[in-house]
Amino acid sequence: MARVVLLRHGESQWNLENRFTGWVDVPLSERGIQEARNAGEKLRGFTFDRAFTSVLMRANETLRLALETIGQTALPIQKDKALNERMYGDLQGLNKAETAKKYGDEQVKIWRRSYDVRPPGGESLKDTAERVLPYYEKTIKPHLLKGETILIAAHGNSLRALVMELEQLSREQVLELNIPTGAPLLYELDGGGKVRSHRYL
Ligand SMILES: O=C(O)[C@@H](CO)OP(=O)(O)O
Repeated sequence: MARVVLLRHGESQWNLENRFTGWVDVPLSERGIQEARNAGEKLRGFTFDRAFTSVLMRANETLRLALETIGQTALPIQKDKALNERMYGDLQGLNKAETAKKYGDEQVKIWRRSYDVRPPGGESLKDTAERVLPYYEKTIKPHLLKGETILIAAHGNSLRALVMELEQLSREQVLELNIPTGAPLLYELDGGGKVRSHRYL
């Protein structure tokens, strides 16, 4: 049975500061480094065939620290911007609480969690899915169809796009979907790549 583990990066410096991050390449916070190591502890017992990550350092470092924790540093790793966080446009760098005060909680929730509303100058979840899902289908899934065990270290919204597809969630369900930092999420797939079960490790 194929297995794929989705791992959102540990807390970044801008998660800590509560700022919209998107494509800005910020490092992990001290706590984020620890979360990445703890994620590694939860991956003990898995032997990964390969890993995929974005081109942003918070995901790359999380992957490196988790793999280092389980002594699996020699496996093939592919980095691709297709797995990057949703581009947050004009919101990048702004404080989330201040933005909510200015535009209202409801508007900010729509920008952050809706399926197809774009934040100003940025990508909607749908736009993000339009690059994440073809990458998953073409580059990642063929390995799963061979029964491999794969680790994907990416971001809150690039992973929401993938989870929406894997779990066949509706637009309404995805509005309430939040993926925590540093919490490995395991999917077990059948021979055709369909999800049979999933759980946080
Ligand atoms: O700022 C971001 O890039 C993301 C992830 O931290 O935030 P949000 O929770 O609003 O999707």
